[in-house]
Amino acid sequence: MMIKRLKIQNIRSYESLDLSFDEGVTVVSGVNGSGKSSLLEACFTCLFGSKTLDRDFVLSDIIRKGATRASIMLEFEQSGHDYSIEQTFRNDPEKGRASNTSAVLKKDGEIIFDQASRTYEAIRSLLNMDEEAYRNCVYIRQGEIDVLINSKPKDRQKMIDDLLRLGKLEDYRERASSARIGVGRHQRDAQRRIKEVTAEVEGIEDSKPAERLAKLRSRSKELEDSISSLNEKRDRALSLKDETSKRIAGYRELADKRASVLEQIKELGGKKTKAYAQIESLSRDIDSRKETIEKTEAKISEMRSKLSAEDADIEAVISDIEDKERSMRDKLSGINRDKAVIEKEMSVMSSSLDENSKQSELLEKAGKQAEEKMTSTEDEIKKMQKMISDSGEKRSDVLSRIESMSLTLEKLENIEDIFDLVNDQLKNLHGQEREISVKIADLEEKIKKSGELLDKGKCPTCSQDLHGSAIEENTRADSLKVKEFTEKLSELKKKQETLESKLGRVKDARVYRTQVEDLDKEIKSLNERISDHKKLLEEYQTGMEDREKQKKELLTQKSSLEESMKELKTKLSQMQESMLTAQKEHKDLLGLLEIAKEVRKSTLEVEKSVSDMNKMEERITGVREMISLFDGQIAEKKADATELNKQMGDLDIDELESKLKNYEIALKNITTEIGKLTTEREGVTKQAGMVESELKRLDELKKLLDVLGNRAEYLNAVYEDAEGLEAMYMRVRAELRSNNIGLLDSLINEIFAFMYSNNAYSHIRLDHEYNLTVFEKDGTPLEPKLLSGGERAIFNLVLRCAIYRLLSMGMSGEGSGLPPLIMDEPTVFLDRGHVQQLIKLIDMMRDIGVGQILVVSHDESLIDSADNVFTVEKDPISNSSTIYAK
Ligand SMILES: Nc1ncnc2c1ncn2[C@@H]1O[C@H](COP(=O)(O)OP(=O)(O)OP(=O)(O)O)[C@@H](O)[C@H]1O
Ligand SMILES: [Zn+2]
Repeated sequence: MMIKRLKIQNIRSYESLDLSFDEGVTVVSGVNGSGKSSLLEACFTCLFGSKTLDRDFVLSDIIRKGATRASIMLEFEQSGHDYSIEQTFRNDPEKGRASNTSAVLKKDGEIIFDQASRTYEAIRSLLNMDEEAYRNCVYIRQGEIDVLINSKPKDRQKMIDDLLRLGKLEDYRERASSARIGVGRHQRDAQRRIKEVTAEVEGIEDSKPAERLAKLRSRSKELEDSISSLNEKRDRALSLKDETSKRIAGYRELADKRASVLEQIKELGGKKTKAYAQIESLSRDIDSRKETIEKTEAKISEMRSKLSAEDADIEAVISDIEDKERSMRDKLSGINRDKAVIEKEMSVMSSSLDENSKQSELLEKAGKQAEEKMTSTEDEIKKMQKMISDSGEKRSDVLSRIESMSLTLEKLENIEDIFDLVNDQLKNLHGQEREISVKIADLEEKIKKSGELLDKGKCPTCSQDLHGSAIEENTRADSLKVKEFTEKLSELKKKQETLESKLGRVKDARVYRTQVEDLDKEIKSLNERISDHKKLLEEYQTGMEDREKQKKELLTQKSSLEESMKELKTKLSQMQESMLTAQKEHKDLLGLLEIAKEVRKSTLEVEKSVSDMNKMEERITGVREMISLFDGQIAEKKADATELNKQMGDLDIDELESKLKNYEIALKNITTEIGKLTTEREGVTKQAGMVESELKRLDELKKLLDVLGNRAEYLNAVYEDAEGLEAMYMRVRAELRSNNIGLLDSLINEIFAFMYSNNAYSHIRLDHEYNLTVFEKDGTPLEPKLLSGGERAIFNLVLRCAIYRLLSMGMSGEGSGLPPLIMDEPTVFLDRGHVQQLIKLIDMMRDIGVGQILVVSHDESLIDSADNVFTVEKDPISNSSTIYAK
């Protein structure tokens, strides 16, 4: 197999990629996380679909984050054909749920499978391996470098067996074994059946079925004969019985007929009697009717005389009265209408009258009220006039007082100014008085002190003699001043008194003036009020006059209303009279109409009775005719009865009936006998049937025994074959396994010798139980798990390459059918020297014909020796990987 092209869309770190591959060694390099391993994983997933997912992974993990759709397409060549697989996926990034929407496999451009599990199966058989084998043999995944070494021998055996298709042989062997076991079961079944059938055959033969059958058959024949002779007897008895029955029936028929004829005669007699009774009742009816008619006719003529229409046509009379009645009714309703109009008018008038008297009353009341008001107003005017004259007197009093003060009202005009002036002068005098009093007090104090000093005669501090000094002089001057001031003071007091009495008068005058003014104001306001009241009085007066006028008008209206009312009353009573007359006339007319209608009704009744009577007479004639008909019929029936009597005369019915009874008893006995015999015969036939089926069964069982014998023989042969086959598969597998293990062991050692460059170990052994053992130089065996990390890596690479080679040897054309050898970071644990050895190993693999080797590695030396190099980069901004070819 050779990979030619990989195209991916939205897988892991790739948004889109289209990469072509060549043969030889291809190295993919790039920094951590750039997307190298993703490339190998994409190839893997494309080949095996979702089967490649590990426990911890789900489908949506391999789809680029956020993408809703993804696809991988891988083109490869296999055994001269071009193949392509395309896997497409749908993804729900929010729910993290993805699904494989299609898996299409094409061969040479034509779709051969388009359904996931079919495509998977096709790839598995095309590559001769499933995803497990792919991983164990061709695809050395990153971090899985020592899986093979660490696994248990049992698992290793299974894996290698599977790779070499030895597992199939084991399947076949198991199938052969279970076939053998199954056949064994059938063998035992067959033997058991043979034993059972043989026992049953013997049982049947012991009971001698053929003899039993012959006996039953002869008994059946005997019974047959007896039954047929009895049947003959029975037929004879039956025909006798039938004949007698017929004769009895004939007799009975005649007797019935005769009875019915007699009955009919009786019936006809009855009918005749009824007819006579009918005639009688009809005649009675006619008589009573005649009587009624006479009575009614008398009544009619009496009524007609009342109507004074003895011979006139009653319909004309009725319509004449009806006309009169109708016109009378019209007249009455006319009167009624007029009456209602007048009554209406009267009621309107009486309410007008009421209204009129109500208004008069109102006017009267208003008049009285106005009069009262007028009197009270006049009283008030008088009161106020009195008050005015009182105030006038008071005023002249005050005026005379003012005059006594020799003042006039005009002079009093500026009394306020005078008052202010006098007041100011008084205040001024007070001020001077206080000033002089203080001065006097000061001088008296000084005089007192100087007096005291002069009494002692000398100065208390310097003891100088004071007599004749300035002090004596000053004291004298001061005493003079005191005297002067005292005089001035008494003068001031006098002036003050005069001013004070003047001020008293001014105050009085001021009071008077105010009094006069107040009185003037009062008089003026009283006068105004009097004139207002007078105006009011005038108004009341005009009101009075208006009302008088209105009263007069109301009176005129009242008398005219009363006049009209009287007239209407007279009219109304006239109308009432004419109405009474009309009503009486109308009632008379109604009475006449009733009589006329009664005449009409009675006349009609008489007519009807007459026609009824005629009909009854007709019926009587009819009934008479019927009676004569009945008589004829009765005569006929009597003749029939005589004839029937004659026919019945010569038959003895008692004898016939006793014969019939005898026949019936005989018949019953014969039938019972036949029944018994028939039952016995049926029993015999049944037994014979049973014996026959026993015989048949015997026959079948014998045939079955033959068949079972053959089957047992055949099963024995098959059992032996299966045993042989099982042993053969076992042998072949053991041989193949030991051959392969031998070959694998030598391949491992060959590659190990090539790859391993240190000196510690001599060789490796893979034994028949698939145990791997490493031997040290001195022959000490070691389990692989004891080796160092790097040694384990080397060891694993050796093992893988050996397996790959072993497989490729099994394929024609040296490995062309195998997928490329794929390694993801194989140098991780290797030292420099072994990296070089790895390069050599890869070269060797290429040289021995491995067409394509894919290696992911960042190791420069590996890159150097590659045929093709790809560099992977991931753009940190878009987070998508790109690949460049070098
Ligand atoms: N489903 C996904 N969607 C988007 N990016 C993903 C998804 N799965 C993995 N990646 C990213 O893909 C990148 C490449 O991973 P990959 O394993 O291919 O790296 P690598 O080149 O093999 O690195 P190393 O040298 O470390 O093995 C990782 O950095 C990871 O973040
Ligand atoms: Zn002194």
